[in-house]
Amino acid sequence: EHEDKSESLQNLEEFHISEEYGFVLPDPLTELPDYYAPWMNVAANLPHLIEGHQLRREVAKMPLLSTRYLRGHRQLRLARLALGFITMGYVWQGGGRQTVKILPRALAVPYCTISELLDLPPILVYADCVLANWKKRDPCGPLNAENLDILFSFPGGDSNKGFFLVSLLVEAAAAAGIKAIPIIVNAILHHGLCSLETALQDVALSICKMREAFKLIHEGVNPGAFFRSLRIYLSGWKDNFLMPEGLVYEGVWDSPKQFFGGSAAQSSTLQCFDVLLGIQHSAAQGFSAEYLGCMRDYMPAAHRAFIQTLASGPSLRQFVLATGDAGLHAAFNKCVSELAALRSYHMQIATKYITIPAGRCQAEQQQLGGCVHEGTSVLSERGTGGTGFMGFLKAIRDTTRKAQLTEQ
Ligand code: HEM
Ligand SMILES: N#Cc1ccc(NC(=O)NCc2cnc3scc(C#CC4CC4)n23)cc1
Repeated sequence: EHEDKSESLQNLEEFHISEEYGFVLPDPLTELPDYYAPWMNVAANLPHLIEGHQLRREVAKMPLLSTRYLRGHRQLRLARLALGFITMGYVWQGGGRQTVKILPRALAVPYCTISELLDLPPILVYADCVLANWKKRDPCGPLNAENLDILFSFPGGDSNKGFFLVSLLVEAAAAAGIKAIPIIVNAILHHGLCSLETALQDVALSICKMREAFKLIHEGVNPGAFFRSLRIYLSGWKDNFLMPEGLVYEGVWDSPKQFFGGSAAQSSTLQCFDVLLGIQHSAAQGFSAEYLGCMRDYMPAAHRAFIQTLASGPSLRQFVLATGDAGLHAAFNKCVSELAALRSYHMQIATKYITIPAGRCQAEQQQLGGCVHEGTSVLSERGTGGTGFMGFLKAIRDTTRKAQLTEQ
């Protein structure tokens, strides 16, 4: 059954994966039919409405629109993106102090209808605000920082653009590595050792380029803006003491529902490379292992399917070991070490953008009585089973390192 399963990997298009953009949604729509102007106007104006304490009033005025005039995948993705930003803004506009318990029906009903159609949870996910939240200034221009802009923002100024666009550029750099995966699977099935080694070198190079793109974060994102503002709006309502029951989706379900906050564990790219290289993150490191698994339910269905198909195929790791080929051995280990290096770099970023600002916040708490947003600990605990995000990131990085093939 490996044969037909892995054969099906040959056509990336059917998994909504693009040769050029990888898991990124190519050329997202930026406009919906005028009928949906109430959604688009509020979403486009979110920072201003939140800072002016007008968002709740604006949402209360919103008509309950029908989703029947949405046509095609890209209109559904754009509608979900707009409603997702409004929902997070609506819930967190008080910075977690006065949380709401009810999402009004004018938001909840269409948001849940569209989410059902896209098989995604009714909360903002990575596939919304990173993969579908972008446009080229010059449509014929390159995919680079100068020629890109985001569609929607939270409060936190240009750091929103920096955070979401750098993530997008890292995802785009991964495309060359993702493109090599069907070649790798084919080479294993047909014992093409030469093409396998070349494809593995392409994966290693792609991960190296992801780390290059990552460096743009320093000029694109301000630590204070990220920690005090943007981060709050990505939070969810599952295992969050600020919203112990979760959120009532008015007009959809009569009891409150809980959903995880946005996480990059929802990125298909790194989960894909982990599966390709046989890197399995387990509960052993103290964070909730099922968290990474759960996050697959927060990915587009086609991307989830790709990862599952890859996971059910032949093991690259076992194949390389079985050949005893030194060149393959080295090429495999280069992929692993590049992935570990990316995760180490990422930990440095998390230290600069979370640990350090959080420390300052604690210090302020002593002097000035109260950081801008309470509940930092819960937000930093998100999805990590209590070990905190740094423990989570370190565990993932260490497991990656251990995946090196040891000398025969
Ligand atoms: C200011 C910049 C960043 C900060 C503070 C940051 C912080 C974090 C934190 C706290 C986590 C733990 C899980 C979660 O809460 O989502 C995480 C996970 C993750 N982040 Fe970031 N991150 C940043 C930028 C990026 C960028 C640019 C990428 C590129 C795609 C990225 C990719 C990931 C991935 C893939 C994970 C899942 C864990 C893994 O597979 O290693 N992060 N990040
Ligand atoms: N204190 C604290 C504390 C602060 C932040 C976090 N986590 C966090 O921001 N996760 C998101 C994330 C991590 N890396 C990347 S790249 C692109 C995204 C994104 C996104 C949208 C939400 C889907 N992300 C945890 C704790």
